[in-house]
Amino acid sequence: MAKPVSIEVWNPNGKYRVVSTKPMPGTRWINLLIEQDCRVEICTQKKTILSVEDIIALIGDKCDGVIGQLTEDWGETLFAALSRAGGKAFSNMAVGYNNVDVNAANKYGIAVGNTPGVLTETTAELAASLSLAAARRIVEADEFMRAGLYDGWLPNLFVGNLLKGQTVGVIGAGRIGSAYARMMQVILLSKSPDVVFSSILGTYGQFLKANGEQPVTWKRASSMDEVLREADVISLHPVLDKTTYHLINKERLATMKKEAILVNCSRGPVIDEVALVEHLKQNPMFRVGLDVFEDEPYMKPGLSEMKNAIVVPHIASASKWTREGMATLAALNVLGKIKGYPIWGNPNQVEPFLNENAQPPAASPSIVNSKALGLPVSRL
Ligand SMILES: NC(=O)c1ccc[n+]([C@@H]2O[C@H](COP(=O)([O-])OP(=O)(O)OC[C@H]3O[C@@H](n4cnc5c(N)ncnc54)[C@H](O)[C@@H]3O)[C@@H](O)[C@H]2O)c1
Ligand SMILES: O=C(O)[C@H](O)CO
Repeated sequence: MAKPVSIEVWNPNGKYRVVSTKPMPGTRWINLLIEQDCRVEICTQKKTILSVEDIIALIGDKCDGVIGQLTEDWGETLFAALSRAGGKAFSNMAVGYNNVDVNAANKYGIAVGNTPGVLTETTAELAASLSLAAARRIVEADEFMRAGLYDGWLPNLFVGNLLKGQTVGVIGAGRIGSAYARMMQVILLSKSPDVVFSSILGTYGQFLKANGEQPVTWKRASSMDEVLREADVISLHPVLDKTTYHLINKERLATMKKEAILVNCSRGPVIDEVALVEHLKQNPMFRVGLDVFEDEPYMKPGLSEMKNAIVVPHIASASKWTREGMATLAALNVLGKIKGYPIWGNPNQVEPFLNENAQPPAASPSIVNSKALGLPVSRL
């Protein structure tokens, strides 16, 4: 069995043993655990993705809770090991929990936490950045400059797409998808700071109309194909499950406009990446911005050579405030279950847990299997 070699221990005499499979940003999450009598052990092994065996060794004989990462395979084997060690709680440091077999956790009565809300805007901002960078070919142009190839302005140099007036399609209009859509409006509205935000689109539409411009409109599509056919920019934000695996496949790519921009900040397998590479080859004006990959951390053959693809290493939630907040939420999920606290009533409103100048509420911010486990809900 591969034993993790390097562990950092905080508050060695703490009553409850909480393990984090990775160092996480900030120290607030550690302090909050220590204040509540936890011994915190952080695996500092220099290995990006820990195996199931590594994590079993980390759990050991006594472990009250684990904070883990989306790269880990939390299934029957790990929940059985955590249960044997007396564990009551696991939290992903992520909103997505497709790496977790919640039924297996239910079987052992282990609460499963995630970190919604705190990363909504940060992730939406990366989706917007990728949309704009793809439209205006920013990465290609940057490489061109650095290679010393720029020898003067040319009418045809890095001509991209104008986004004004184009249609943005959002597939998976949950927290992040909606924030992405709102942001597009906010970018436009920032030019008119006097516009009241009571009904963003309505008010802005009236403003545009009054100025003789085409009003911004929105509509709910009746099918995904309608979105794919009509949108100029499509941003993917669904959960990954059986219904969204290869949601974007060869046929659907063919439905999209030849010069469309496709952005994926959800999970890699939502796109059939082999089909995507072929589509990028056949349609040089079709562009993608990808934060996630089907076989992450690897890219399917050919993708890295495609000039019409922008690829970044799963950094959509990577702002300091967000990553520290995710660590705090994950730690408080585990702590809350250990201490027998109720579940926070609204996992979309997690601000009270993130205020560094106040004690967080005595609750678990977000436990995805709270109903299945019959856990009480906070009245705070
Ligand atoms: N790249 C990153 O770093 C990053 C960061 C945060 C979240 N994510 C991913 O984004 C996902 C969404 O996060 P969220 O907080 O917005 O979650 P959410 O639950 O608020 O939204 C998910 C949306 O997907 C929709 N959906 C589910 N199945 C669908 C289908 N078959 N077709 C279309 N839509 C479908 C749901 O109705 C819901 O509106 C997470 O599950 C995670 O995998 C990635
Ligand atoms: O699901 C998540 O939270 C992300 O992928 C990590 O930011």
